[in-house]
Amino acid sequence: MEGIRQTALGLLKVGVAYIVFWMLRATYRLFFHPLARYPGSRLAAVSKPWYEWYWNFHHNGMMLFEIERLHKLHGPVVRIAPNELNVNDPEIFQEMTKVGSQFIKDPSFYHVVTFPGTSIGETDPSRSRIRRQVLAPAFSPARVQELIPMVKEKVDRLLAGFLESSNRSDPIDIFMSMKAFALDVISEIVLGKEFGCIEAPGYKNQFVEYLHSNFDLGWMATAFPNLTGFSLSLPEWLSAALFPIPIMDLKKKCVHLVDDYLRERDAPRVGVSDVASKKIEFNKSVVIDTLVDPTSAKDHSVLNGSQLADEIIMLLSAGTDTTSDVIMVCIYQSIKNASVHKKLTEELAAAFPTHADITYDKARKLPYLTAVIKESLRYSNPIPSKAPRMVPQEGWTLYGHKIPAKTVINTSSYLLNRHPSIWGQDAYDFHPERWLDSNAAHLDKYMTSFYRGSRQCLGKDLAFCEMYTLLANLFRQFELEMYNTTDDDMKWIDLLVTYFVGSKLHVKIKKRVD
Ligand code: HEM
Repeated sequence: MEGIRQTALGLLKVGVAYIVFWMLRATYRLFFHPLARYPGSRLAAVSKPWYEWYWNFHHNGMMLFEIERLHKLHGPVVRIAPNELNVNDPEIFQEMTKVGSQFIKDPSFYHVVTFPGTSIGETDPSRSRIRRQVLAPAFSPARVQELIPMVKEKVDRLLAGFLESSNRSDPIDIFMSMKAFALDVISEIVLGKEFGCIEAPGYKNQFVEYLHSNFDLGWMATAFPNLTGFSLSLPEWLSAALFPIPIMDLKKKCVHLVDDYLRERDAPRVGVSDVASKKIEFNKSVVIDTLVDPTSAKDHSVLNGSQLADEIIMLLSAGTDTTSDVIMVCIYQSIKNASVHKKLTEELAAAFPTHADITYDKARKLPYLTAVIKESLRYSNPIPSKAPRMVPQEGWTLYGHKIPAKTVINTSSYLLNRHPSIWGQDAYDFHPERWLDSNAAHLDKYMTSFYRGSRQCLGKDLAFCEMYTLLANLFRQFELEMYNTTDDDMKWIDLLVTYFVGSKLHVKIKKRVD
């Protein structure tokens, strides 16, 4: 009995000590912290987990819109966590991403929402430089030129499937079909083998499910980083047993696929007849080839199976929903706006007298299609809310005030892509013509959808190749009509990526006569 009493008393003391500590820390953060001068919610100033929990769990992905409201109220700087500011100023964004900028990715964010050490997750600038150098040959403009036939072949198969649906008078699920297209492209590039989503029933297979299931966990990871840190610190088998999240199954599959790829690549080929009889399972993967080549960059060390799988999952994630969601928003907005639809189809018909004439290289030179694609990127910004960077060691000055080293500065591509100083009063409208204005040359510099600087998107050229090839062929070959889709069906919330919560876009199509 005495033992129980002592234990209860001990626990009580710990509880009281924790409450006192919490209150003292809250007082410091509210009144004495170097960021205490900045406006924002008091909850944000006191506790990052509970502020994020409140807006992203309780209010389901709404923190970005709350921050938008706070910026309207308070101006370009808002405190969104004890040690984090959100800055909404296009010129400050230029400063943070200019050549030689010493801002680095915030490890407390990237180490919990990505696999650390990968192209996206690496926060150390010199290690990131090496990884980008290793991967550059897989995503360079020259490599994308070589990938054009592969992308076109997948577009042709996707559109052949559309035609079959149209012959049956079935509507087409653009959301799922574009995901299938983007995932088949990126899986072929990174693994040398496509996942076969384009021909899967309803464009759904296990791989699409794996990637999608990951989104729901994004905010949990950032709001409660200790839990994520704990799971990552465990041996992989224990972590998988305690936290059975689907991404771990995808990781196992990727480890096997990489092994199979390397075995097939390195298998001795003795004679011509052997080569002929051997079934080739994999195409070339420049990604794996360079990652396992110790000479692919100075100071690059070859990855083990688990690290390779981590990198592959990051590339699959980075290259799927981003591209597919921009394409979906582009199709929706282009059909919804009759004059955009008309100009686009007229330009394509004039440029490509028959659909056999359509090529990526010709399509990317079309001014109106280019304006529509850029506007879709601006308007949809698939990674809308978070790109947190840390103030360098020597500190930083923001509007004349000193900001200490290691303060986190976040910028939101959704907000910057709508900033009135750059995009004007119609920033919230879909208006491709803005890219054709005589004074539009500076706009590219301010578009933040791919981020900027040394950590800008590595897959930008590939994404453009996919978008131009798909959209030019779709709008040139088919008449498109919205099917039971309104703005409500296209609503999204912010789960670190734009997460569409409605029924999404469905269309009916009819083949055009050449
Ligand atoms: C329209 C499509 C795409 C958009 C809008 C987009 C957007 C972005 C953004 C905003 C970032 C910076 C993220 C951050 O700093 O937190 C990023 C990074 C990255 N993206 Fe993309 N992306 C797209 C397509 C792709 C594709 C197709 C790939 C191919 C694998 C890809 C690979 C990457 C990689 C590897 C990074 C990390 C670069 C680094 O941190 O150094 N992305 N992307």
